[in-house]
Amino acid sequence: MAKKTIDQVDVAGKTVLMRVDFNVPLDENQTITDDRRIRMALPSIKSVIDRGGKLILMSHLGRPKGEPSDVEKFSLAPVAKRLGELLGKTVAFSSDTVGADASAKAAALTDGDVLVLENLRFNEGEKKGDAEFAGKLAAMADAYCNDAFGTCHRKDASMVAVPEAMAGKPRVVGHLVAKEIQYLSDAIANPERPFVAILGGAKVSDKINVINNLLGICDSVLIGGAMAYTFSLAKGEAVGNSLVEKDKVDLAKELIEKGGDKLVLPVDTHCGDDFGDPAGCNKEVVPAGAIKDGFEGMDIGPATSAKYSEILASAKTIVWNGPMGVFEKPPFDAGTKAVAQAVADSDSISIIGGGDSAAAVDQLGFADQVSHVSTGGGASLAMLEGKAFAAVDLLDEA
Ligand SMILES: Nc1ncnc2c1ncn2[C@@H]1O[C@H](COP(=O)(O)OP(=O)(O)OP(=O)(O)O)[C@@H](O)[C@H]1O
Ligand SMILES: O=C(O)[C@H](O)COP(=O)(O)O
Ligand SMILES: [Mg+2]
Repeated sequence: MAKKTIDQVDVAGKTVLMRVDFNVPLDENQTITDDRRIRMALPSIKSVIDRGGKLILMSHLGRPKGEPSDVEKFSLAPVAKRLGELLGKTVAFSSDTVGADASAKAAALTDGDVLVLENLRFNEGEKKGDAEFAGKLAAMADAYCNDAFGTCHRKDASMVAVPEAMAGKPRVVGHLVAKEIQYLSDAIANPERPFVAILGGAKVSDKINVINNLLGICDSVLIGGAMAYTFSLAKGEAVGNSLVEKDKVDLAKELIEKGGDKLVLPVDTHCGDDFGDPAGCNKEVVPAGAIKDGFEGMDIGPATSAKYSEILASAKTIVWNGPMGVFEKPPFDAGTKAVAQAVADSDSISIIGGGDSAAAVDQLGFADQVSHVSTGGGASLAMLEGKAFAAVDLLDEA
């Protein structure tokens, strides 16, 4: 990739519209539990403001459903506040994205100022890639920068339609996008083998589709997190109240058949009977596929941790996306911790990607013991599959 970067744009006195991925993990009180995605965008942000540019930042956060409680749950206001603390300066925040507040605050920017727009996904046009919505964003600035590596596999309006609408103006990548693409493409171009992928987390319907390609690329694909229960269901086993994607059961059956020994599923499950009270609820470890009614799977069990650790001990390349369990709620962090330990102990190139996965390795203290912590989960998987990023391809060449 030889894309033009933000450092190559003359930004003094100009307004730059920068797409970042500030989709950070939040707890129940909307407190940011891991600010890595904000910190990793700082080099591009500073590149603009230190050279006298006016900066408008836009991002999504979570997956709002168009409900009245969205603003409470998915506002970017806490992120703008955190960014201000990291930069040591006032960061303006607009309560809308393309409305009156955004226009007024954008017009008030002076050289070196920063404005964060409210969550892009509060507008239906964002996920739809709507041209009218994109046109309003595009009209706010003189240049466009994509530094949202974690979102590069999406074709949302801010990723594709906005830079399309800004044809003729500078449209460039930021430091994080350039760095992540470079690192990941080098690491996975000729991976040393055995090459093991670990897939967990909660975005089952998104990521189960990736497994088919991973089976063609990797030597083993280890499954954890909520992903495991759709496979149990495909085998006709008991999953209790666990998170499952019923419309992916046929695909799971095909993957089990195609994967053979390469597709490695949990052998036991740590479950609980109250997701809302993990510490106080009844808990038990059962063989995989024997989850009782009233219980739900919240982590891989100890036998699975031991099995996965053994496979990882001889791996030479590891790509991991998605925690093995609900790591935010001890004791259901045990599986993620055991797998993180095995990754750290292995003599391999290890890449851990994803908003929550990065938070997990940070919180569990393993971030320094892996080769690369990527800000992208779905995005790093898409790179591993060899998928092109439309959101990057259309940007200016260097
Ligand atoms: N068994 C389970 N049941 C329900 N949720 C689970 C289970 N195991 C893991 N999770 C949840 O999965 C979430 C993380 O999944 P996710 O797919 O978003 O990973 P990620 O690393 O953030 O990747 P991305 O960047 O693509 O979002 C965590 O919040 C965790 O609690
Ligand atoms: O966390 C991520 O993987 C990115 O921010 C993209 O979010 P999405 O999966 O909701 O599009
Ligand atoms: Mg996530």
